[in-house]
Amino acid sequence: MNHTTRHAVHPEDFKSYGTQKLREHFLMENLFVQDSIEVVYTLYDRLIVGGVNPVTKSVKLDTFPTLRSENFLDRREIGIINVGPEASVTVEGTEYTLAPKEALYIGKGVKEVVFHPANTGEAKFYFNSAPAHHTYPTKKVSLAEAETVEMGALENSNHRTIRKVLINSVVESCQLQMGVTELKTGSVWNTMPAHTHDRRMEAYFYFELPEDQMVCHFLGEPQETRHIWVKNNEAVLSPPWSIHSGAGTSNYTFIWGMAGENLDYNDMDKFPITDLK
Ligand SMILES: O=C(O)C(=O)C[C@H](O)C(=O)CO
Ligand SMILES: [Zn+2]
Repeated sequence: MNHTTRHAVHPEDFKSYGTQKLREHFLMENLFVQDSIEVVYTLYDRLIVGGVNPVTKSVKLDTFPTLRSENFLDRREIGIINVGPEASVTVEGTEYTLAPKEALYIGKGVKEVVFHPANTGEAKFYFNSAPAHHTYPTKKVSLAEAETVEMGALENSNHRTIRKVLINSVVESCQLQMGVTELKTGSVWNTMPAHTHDRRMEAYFYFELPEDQMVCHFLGEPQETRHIWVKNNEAVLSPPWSIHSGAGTSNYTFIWGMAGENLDYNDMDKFPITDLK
C-alpha cells in the first residue's frame, strides 16, 4: 500500500495558488497501481480516497501508519465502487461480486477486506472511507437499487443521470455518501448550477473519459474560482467552501463521495450561473 496525506487549505491562501500548487493540494493522480492499494489520507473530514488494481493477485486492505489501528476499518467505514469489469471483494470470507459501477458499503469493525482480480480485463475499485463511531451492516448496492434522478438538459450541455448508491435512503452509514453520475452523449457539464455545502467536503473521481480527452474541473469559492485539468481515472478534492463542477471535452462518468456534518444530500447552496467569477 502507498499512502500520502493532504492537509486542509484555507480559502484565503487558496486565492494565491498557481497551477502547480493547486494540483499538489487537490488533484489525485495515479490511483491505480498494479497489485497495490493507493491511498490519499485527507484532512477534510479525514476522508480517505483510494484505488485498488488487483491484476496478478488478490490484494488485502491493510492498515497504514497514519491510522494507528490494527485494521483499516477498526474506526472507519468504507464505500467501494467497481470502476472496472465485473470483479469481486471478499469481506471476512463472504464474497461479493460487483458488476461495473456496483457499490459495496462495509461498516466499522470488519477485519478483513480482500479485492480480487477480474476474470476478464483489469479489476479497478475506487473507494472513499470516513471515520465511523457505529457499525452498520455490510451491503451491496446495484445501480437499480440506487436513488436515481435525471438532471439538466442537452440544450444546456448538462443532461445527466445521478445515481445515489450509498445514500441514507438506500444504505445506513455514519457519514459517508457516494454516487455515480453519468453524462449523456453530447452533454459535458456536471453540477451546474454549481453549489457548495459547508457541512460536507466532497471528492470527485472521473472515469469513462476517453484517454485523449480531459475534464476541466472548477473549484474555489463561487466568486474566486480556479480550474484543474483532470484526466481519466483521476480524482479532485473539494473543501466544504468550494464549488465542484466540471466541463469535459467529451462526456464521461464520475463518482462523488462526501463526509461531514450531515447525511442530507439536498443540503446544498446553489449559485446562479451568472454570479460565478
Ligand atoms: O452532476 C451533479 O450535479 C452531481 O452529481 C452533483 C453531486 O452529486 C454533488 O455534488 C453532491 O453534493
Ligand atoms: Zn456537492
